[in-house]
Amino acid sequence: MKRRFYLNKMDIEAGVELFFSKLEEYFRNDEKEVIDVRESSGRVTAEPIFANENVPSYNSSAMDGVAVISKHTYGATESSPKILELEKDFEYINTGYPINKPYDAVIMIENIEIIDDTKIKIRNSVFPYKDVRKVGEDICKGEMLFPRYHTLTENDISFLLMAGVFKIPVLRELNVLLIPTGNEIVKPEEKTEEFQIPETNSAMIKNFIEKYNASVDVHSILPDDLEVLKKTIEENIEKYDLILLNAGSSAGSKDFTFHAVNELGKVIVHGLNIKPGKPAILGIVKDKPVIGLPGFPVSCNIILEDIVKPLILNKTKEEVYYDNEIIEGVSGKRIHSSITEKEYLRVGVGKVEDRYVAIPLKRGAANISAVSKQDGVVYIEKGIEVLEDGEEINIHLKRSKEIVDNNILVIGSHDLLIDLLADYIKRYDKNINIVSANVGSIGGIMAIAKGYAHMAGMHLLDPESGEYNISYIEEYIDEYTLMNLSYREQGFIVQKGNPKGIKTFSDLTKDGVRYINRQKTAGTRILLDYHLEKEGISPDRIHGYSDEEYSHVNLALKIKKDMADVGLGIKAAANIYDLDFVPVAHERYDLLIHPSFIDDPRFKLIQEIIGSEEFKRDAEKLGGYLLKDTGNFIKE
Ligand SMILES: Nc1nc2c(c(=O)[nH]1)N[C@H]1C(S)=C(S)[C@@H](COP(=O)(O)OP(=O)(O)OC[C@H]3O[C@@H](n4cnc5c(N)ncnc54)[C@H](O)[C@@H]3O)O[C@H]1N2
Ligand code: MOO
Repeated sequence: MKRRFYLNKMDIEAGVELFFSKLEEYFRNDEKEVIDVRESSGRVTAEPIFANENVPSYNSSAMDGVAVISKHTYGATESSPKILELEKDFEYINTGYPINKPYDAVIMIENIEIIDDTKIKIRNSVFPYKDVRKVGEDICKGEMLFPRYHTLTENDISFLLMAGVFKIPVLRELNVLLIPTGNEIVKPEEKTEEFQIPETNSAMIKNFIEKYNASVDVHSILPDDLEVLKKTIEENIEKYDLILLNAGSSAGSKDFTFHAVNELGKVIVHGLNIKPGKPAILGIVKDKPVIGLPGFPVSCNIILEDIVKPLILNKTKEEVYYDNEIIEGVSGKRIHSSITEKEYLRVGVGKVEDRYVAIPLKRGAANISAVSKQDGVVYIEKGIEVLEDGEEINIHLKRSKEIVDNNILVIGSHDLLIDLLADYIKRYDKNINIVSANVGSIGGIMAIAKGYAHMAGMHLLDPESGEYNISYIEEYIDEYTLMNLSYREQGFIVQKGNPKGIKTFSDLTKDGVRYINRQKTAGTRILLDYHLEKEGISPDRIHGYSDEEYSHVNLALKIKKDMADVGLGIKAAANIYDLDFVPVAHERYDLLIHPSFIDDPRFKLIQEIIGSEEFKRDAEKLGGYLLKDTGNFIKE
């Protein structure tokens, strides 16, 4: 068994610098190919390109009118016009016609008076080349059109064709070989067993890389076998410019990437002080880069963005026009980070009252959903232990600012109707996205109080009054607007057929019943605690009381997977996993609206949508929703 731990872990900037310094010769070596100019959009010139033609290639009229000899017009004024004679002083021409000697200027048709078939009157003189596009005005034959390493655009193509350039030397596209490895990895369509991992990274990697001047061949999946891995690299290293291995980059007993690269060539960097992405391997075999990408998709994505992309661009010299903007904002949440690693935190972003707020998405290296949902990335530098909520940060946008400006932040207790609303909104205005985060009902109140959200969903029962939400909100906010979204049926989500026979709260204490709870700030948790107290049931008697999930859907999934027997949640979540449901109560679920959002046209749109019969019909289909007050204000 070959195990190996990381070489000295390095900061990513230092690691890239060291690796690239060993690849100087590789970067310098250009290979060219000659292609048709019409096919050259996005490609990079390999040499300076010179014009073969003058543009325009002759003196041409820029206007419809008459060609004149400028000298013959001198002296013409408003009070003493001049008469010009056809073929002696002028000729009729149109835009684009050649202007040949003795003619040297143009007068627009609007500025002449026709006297008869052969004579015109003018009241202004013109200087030489007035309204004439002179030969070579745009470009002269022999002039340099582009230097080397210019990335060509569609406009460049028409320019080149006009200048008589039809074939063009460009840098050859990079050939990349991607080798997926792992005994447990199978093609996504061929997954039959739960423990098998669908090979999804290569499709992501290929599509990522092929945005640049590179094409990717994906090798068949290799087993965890050092000799097979080495043989495959050896056979292909001459044919390709870059080999990527995925995964086997960390310290497991079957992680062979390090050994394969180091035995065939040399590993320059293994291990980076970043999170995710730590186990990346940067090596060189036969003067070509060979990179070991970490297996988890988020880690893999970071190494692609921050190492593979710059490597490709260094090699292909491509300029990337769309660079991501960096904006200033605040963190909408307190985050603990690592002091030894730079963390790449994916965030959703919205603008609340002229201030950008970044809401952290899921943080694990395997949570690809965060990459799909991200509006931007916040780098928490090494050495920073805590990012406070409200702290000023730079947000590196991954979507355009226009899109982010339109985002609606809905933070608090999540509900499936928020997802339904998100879909409805897109039908009315494709540029509006709902960015939602589940921080529980109390978290939602705090988010509105601090200006971190446009709306917050909540369902907080006040055990004393039996009322919902208001007493909690008034602890933090004096003036507020609260609108009802629905009444939801809360109950026990249980396995199909309710094998443990759960009907009441006291049933939760029965032997062999495993409960799954919600987090402390969740309204459902408060509902549970309310009933336990009312019935005099001590939480210690419930097995699993301290196991928490962060959403109704995750809670239902735990029950589906037989990791628990029962949890309190909404009927719609039980329906998703075809579980049984024992109703307990109807609870009121309201939306608290940030004051700056009330007059926003996007809020008007939301009111219109949730008030519509169509929306209510679709909501009812989810199950367990009462919509009698939907859209009504509880407090304005
Ligand atoms: N003892 C230690 N264990 C681990 C460490 C460590 O420092 N010490 N680092 C962890 C970190 S951080 C990461 S990231 C992972 C990376 O591991 P590998 O690059 O060796 O990847 P594998 O173990 O082969 O696979 C892990 C995981 O990645 C997914 N995967 C892999 N290939 C694909 C693919 N082609 N398509 C989709 N997904 C793929 C899959 O979920 C694998 O289970 O190591 C930690 N361990
Ligand atoms: O570096 Mo790993 O990519 O954090 O999970």
